[in-house]
Amino acid sequence: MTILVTGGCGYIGSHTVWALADRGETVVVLDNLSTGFDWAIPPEVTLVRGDIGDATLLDRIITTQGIDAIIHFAGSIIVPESVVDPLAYYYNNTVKSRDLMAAAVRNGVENFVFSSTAAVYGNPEVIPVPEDVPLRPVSPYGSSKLMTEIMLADTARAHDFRYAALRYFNVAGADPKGRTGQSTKGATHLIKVACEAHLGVRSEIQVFGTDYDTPDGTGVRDYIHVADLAEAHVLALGHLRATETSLVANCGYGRGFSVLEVLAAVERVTGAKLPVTYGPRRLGDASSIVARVDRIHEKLDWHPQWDDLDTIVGHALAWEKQLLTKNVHR
Ligand SMILES: NC(=O)c1ccc[n+]([C@@H]2O[C@H](COP(=O)([O-])OP(=O)(O)OC[C@H]3O[C@@H](n4cnc5c(N)ncnc54)[C@H](O)[C@@H]3O)[C@@H](O)[C@H]2O)c1
Ligand SMILES: O=c1ccn([C@@H]2O[C@H](COP(=O)(O)OP(=O)(O)O[C@H]3O[C@H](CO)[C@H](O)[C@H](O)[C@H]3O)[C@@H](O)[C@H]2O)c(=O)[nH]1
Repeated sequence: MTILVTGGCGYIGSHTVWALADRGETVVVLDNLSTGFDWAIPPEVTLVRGDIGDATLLDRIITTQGIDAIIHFAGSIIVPESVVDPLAYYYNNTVKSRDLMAAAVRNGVENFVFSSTAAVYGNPEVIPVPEDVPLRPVSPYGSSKLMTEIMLADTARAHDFRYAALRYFNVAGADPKGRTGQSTKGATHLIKVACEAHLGVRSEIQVFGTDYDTPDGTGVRDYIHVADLAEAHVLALGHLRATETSLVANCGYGRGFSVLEVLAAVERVTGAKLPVTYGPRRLGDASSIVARVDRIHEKLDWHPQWDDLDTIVGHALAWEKQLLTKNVHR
């Protein structure tokens, strides 16, 4: 049984590929390296450089490699970019996910794990937000992922096909063993940007909006360590194989931190003041999103190992220092 991991050279994908390899699973990665890195995965894992929209390539990989499951990370991930260029997001995230699902159905691949997002909730009325509230994304990015979830549910009703849609909240940190991390150039994620600002890779970090309806006026998010998230994928795949039932689950810790609390954690971990400026709200940003997490604990028996903001920041910072010496963005 071989697992096809799309987007496996990216941030979350590479952590999951390492987690699968650590358990002796056989993995093939399909990645077009638009934002990923070939060195981010274990050397023994097969990498096919190509696009998830390439039906001929997909048929060839699935039939020649004996694929029984697909974990689908490939996609475009920047919320404000999706506001500016929505059709690019619907193409890469929605249309091409449909192509990948069609290849799965055509070739009898019955297990499909999908990277969904808390962005499907928009500005939820209930916090922590459970999975079964009405979904009202506020960005094309969130809509592109919701549309994929809808396609997955319909496909599972029509075919021998089951899926896990994992709705990630804010993913951060890096492999505790230092084998991979978030390497994207020009990343927009708060903890990575703050670490870059600390190391002088950026001149400053700007707080986007101080007038939100939150305790300190800045956006609140549920930050989850990427290694715990990778483990959730391993468990979700086990769930699909063992129970043959689909699952939609939030992936977070069930508690929120504001932007200012995150910046304070970075200052605590580094022992240095950050160069902080304050600016307007960013396009497409929600005020507050925190996960309700009963379901993932109950269905997957998930036991997070790294639920601590300072640990997340520490691992992110250690990786950022490695990136400086690797000089990957030359
Ligand atoms: N990072 C987060 O906080 C977060 C939160 C929620 C959901 N997600 C979702 O998780 C998934 C992975 O995100 P990430 O942070 O690892 O991003 P990333 O940009 O590091 O990884 C995406 C990977 O997909 C590849 N890719 C993109 N389009 C492709 C295509 N058409 N064909 C083949 N490969 C393609 C890229 O080269 C890259 O390796 C995405 O689907 C994203 O929407 C991420
Ligand atoms: O330089 C920065 C970067 C971020 N922020 C703030 O920090 C919070 C977190 O922002 P991130 O960019 O780190 O993450 P988002 O919450 O915007 O989005 C992330 O989580 C979403 C789900 O909620 C999506 O899945 C998306 O892919 C993923 O990037 C937000 O309040 C944002 O306004 C800043 O103030 N300054």
